[in-house]
Amino acid sequence: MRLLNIENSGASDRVFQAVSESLQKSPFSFQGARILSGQEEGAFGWVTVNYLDDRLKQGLETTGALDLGGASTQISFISDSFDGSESPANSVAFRLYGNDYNLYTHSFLCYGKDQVLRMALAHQTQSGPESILDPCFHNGYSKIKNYTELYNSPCVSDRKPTSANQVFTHTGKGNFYQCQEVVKSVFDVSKCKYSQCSFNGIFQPILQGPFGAFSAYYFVMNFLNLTDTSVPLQSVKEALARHCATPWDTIKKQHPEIKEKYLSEYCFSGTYILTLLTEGYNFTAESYSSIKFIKKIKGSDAGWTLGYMLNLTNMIPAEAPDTPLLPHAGYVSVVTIIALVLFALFILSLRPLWPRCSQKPEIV
Ligand SMILES: O=P(O)(O)OP(=O)(O)OP(=O)(O)OC[C@H]1O[C@@H](n2cnc3c(O)ncnc32)[C@H](O)[C@@H]1O
Repeated sequence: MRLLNIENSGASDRVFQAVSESLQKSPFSFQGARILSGQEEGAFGWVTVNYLDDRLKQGLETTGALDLGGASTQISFISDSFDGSESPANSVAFRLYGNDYNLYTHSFLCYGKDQVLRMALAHQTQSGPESILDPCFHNGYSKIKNYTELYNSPCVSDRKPTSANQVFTHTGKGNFYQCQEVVKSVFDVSKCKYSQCSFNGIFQPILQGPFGAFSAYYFVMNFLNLTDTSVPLQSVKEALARHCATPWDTIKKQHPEIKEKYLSEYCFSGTYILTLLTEGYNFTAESYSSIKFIKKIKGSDAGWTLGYMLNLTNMIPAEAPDTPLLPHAGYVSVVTIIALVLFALFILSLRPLWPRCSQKPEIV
């Protein structure tokens, strides 16, 4: 919706009109609809992950959130080296259960996996060729693609070759290492006006803590059987290289149940994920193992939606609920002792009424 709003705000307004009309007729208490900002998408994904993991209530070390969509991608985490001052636009302050958090978050519009695929194809079709041999697609893959459709997105529209035909033949050659080079071209790491950056001149503090990677991170790595991050990064790359080198016919025969579009793109998407994590966000062979590819936490989907709802309904209090001074057993003991003392005092107060024992003189 953020992209559509840039590209065609009239179309985006019409989507909201239709959504609103439909939800007003539903039994839900519809309060309105709006486009979520990238910063909100990142921050609410972080709230979801940490709420479901029970880390907020207990004030434990938090988990960073990595979200990969079709159009954008978000990174959000707490870093001791970040107080928000170096790049206020990347800072979101929360007070949850009595703890203050200064969250670093950034949303990269156009860096979801579908838009990055467009950028990678744009990189390979700059001169408007009739065909390209793409290392990110399997050997034997061949499809006629339309230039107008490919460049019909604000992420690439300014790069449309002027002298192109209507269509080009997109063929694959299945080479992970060459694909990595193509994918690297979408990251600009040449400029940074801050102490440190991820890419495209965007500030990023030192990575810290465990990370949960969800949405398309999970869909892709799960298909590739690469969700185990205790496997060394080098072995992960080798496994992906074997997948990319597998001929398209073999891949289709091995996975007849999977949508062809998804199936054809796993080599590209896997390469993008590894390149984004290492070249983009600066994860190393060591810190790669701090990432967990997740779909659900305790039965709930990881994503921004739950965090948004928790915030909207004030379900996460800013202050910790009052904690009793004593545990339950302590209260029972104190009340019992007080009751016994009161009882003893009562008995003593009746002393004047106690019968006097008359002492008879002893007769010798
Ligand atoms: O925030 P934006 O970027 O708009 O993201 P989205 O709403 O499109 O993001 P989703 O989490 O719904 O999906 C992320 C991407 O994963 C794709 N996807 C969904 N299921 C998949 C699967 O089983 N295998 C591969 N890709 C899948 C889907 O088409 C999107 O491109």
